[in-house]
Amino acid sequence: MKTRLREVPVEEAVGLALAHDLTQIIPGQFKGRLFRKGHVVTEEDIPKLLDIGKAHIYVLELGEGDLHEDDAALRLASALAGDGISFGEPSEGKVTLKAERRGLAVLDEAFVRSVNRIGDIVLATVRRDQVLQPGGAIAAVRAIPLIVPERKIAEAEALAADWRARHGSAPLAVRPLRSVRAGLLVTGGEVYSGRIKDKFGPAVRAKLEALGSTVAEQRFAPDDRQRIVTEIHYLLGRGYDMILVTGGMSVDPDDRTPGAIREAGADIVSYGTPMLPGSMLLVGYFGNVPILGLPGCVMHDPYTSFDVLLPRILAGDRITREEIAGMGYGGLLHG
Ligand SMILES: Nc1nc2c(c(=O)[nH]1)N[C@H]1C(S)=C(S)[C@@H](COP(=O)(O)OP(=O)(O)OC[C@H]3O[C@@H](n4cnc5c(N)ncnc54)[C@H](O)[C@@H]3O)O[C@H]1N2
Ligand code: MOO
Repeated sequence: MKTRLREVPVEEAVGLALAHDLTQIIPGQFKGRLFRKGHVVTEEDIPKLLDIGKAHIYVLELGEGDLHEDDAALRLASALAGDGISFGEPSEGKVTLKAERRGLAVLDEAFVRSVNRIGDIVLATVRRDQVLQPGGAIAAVRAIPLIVPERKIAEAEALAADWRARHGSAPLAVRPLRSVRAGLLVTGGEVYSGRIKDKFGPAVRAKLEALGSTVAEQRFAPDDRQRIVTEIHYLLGRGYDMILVTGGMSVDPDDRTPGAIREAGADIVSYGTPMLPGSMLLVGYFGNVPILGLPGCVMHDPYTSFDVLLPRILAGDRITREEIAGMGYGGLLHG
């Protein structure tokens, strides 16, 4: 049987089932489903349908080889979703894939492009390595026409199966974040002496806690290289998973932090990150323990190079020089 789609004037539609969800949009107030697919039209529905601009409805008999938009979207979602992702019912032809846990978005730009080349179906995603909170959307899939040739979904499923065969995992997933205990060293004579109140400590603490980690201990040092080195060694000795040193990261004579981190014996991956704010950030390692030098902007700006790199470290990635070099493209968050 071939698919049959019949247009019926709404005045004659009482008793017929809607072939798809119907959307209402009232700017500033509402956007969503007014009628659900399968809803049987009643006399009272007629003015509501006319209000949203529907003078006709479709009556659909689906033929072989064709899929309804909702089923197409559901099949696509199942083909794509991997670890840490769940999805619910389709709504208005769309299925949203959501993170089940806090983590990083795993996806590949070329793969997303290949799915979107097929046509009639769309896959929109967040960017790779974006932080997702539980329930946050990683992707949405939608059929564009009401009726989608099944072969298009089969093509997308084949791409997903090929991806799984080559990578051993689904094309979309959420990587969990480790919960680390960080040692924090706040530098700056003006803070150490009590001239001004420490604002860096609370800011860094809040950023870690938002990702499920903690500042286990906070220390203070004046702008003295040797004192900073001593405090870094103290925090290393305490066995923390990560060392964070704040302030003194730029070019003034009192900016001792980069030199102290080097002198403490860290392998410096890079000092200088091609991202603004956060260009004066330093990344290094003591063995497997990352050490980051955090410039002043991390304290007052909610999104800096630190906020890009921290989740990567928590996901277990080792940051390389090459990766830092890659941050410049799109890295001008604000000048
Ligand atoms: N001539 C240049 N000027 C600046 C450069 C540069 O390359 N050349 N870099 C700029 C960038 S980018 C940043 S970011 C800032 C800050 O860098 P620092 O990490 O050296 O920050 P500080 O000088 O230590 O402090 C700046 C500012 O913030 C206050 N502060 C620092 N720590 C705390 C704290 N724990 N609690 C409260 N307030 C704190 C400090 O008193 C200063 O007012 O440099 C740009 N300039
Ligand atoms: O380390 Mo600074 O912005 O680049 O604000």
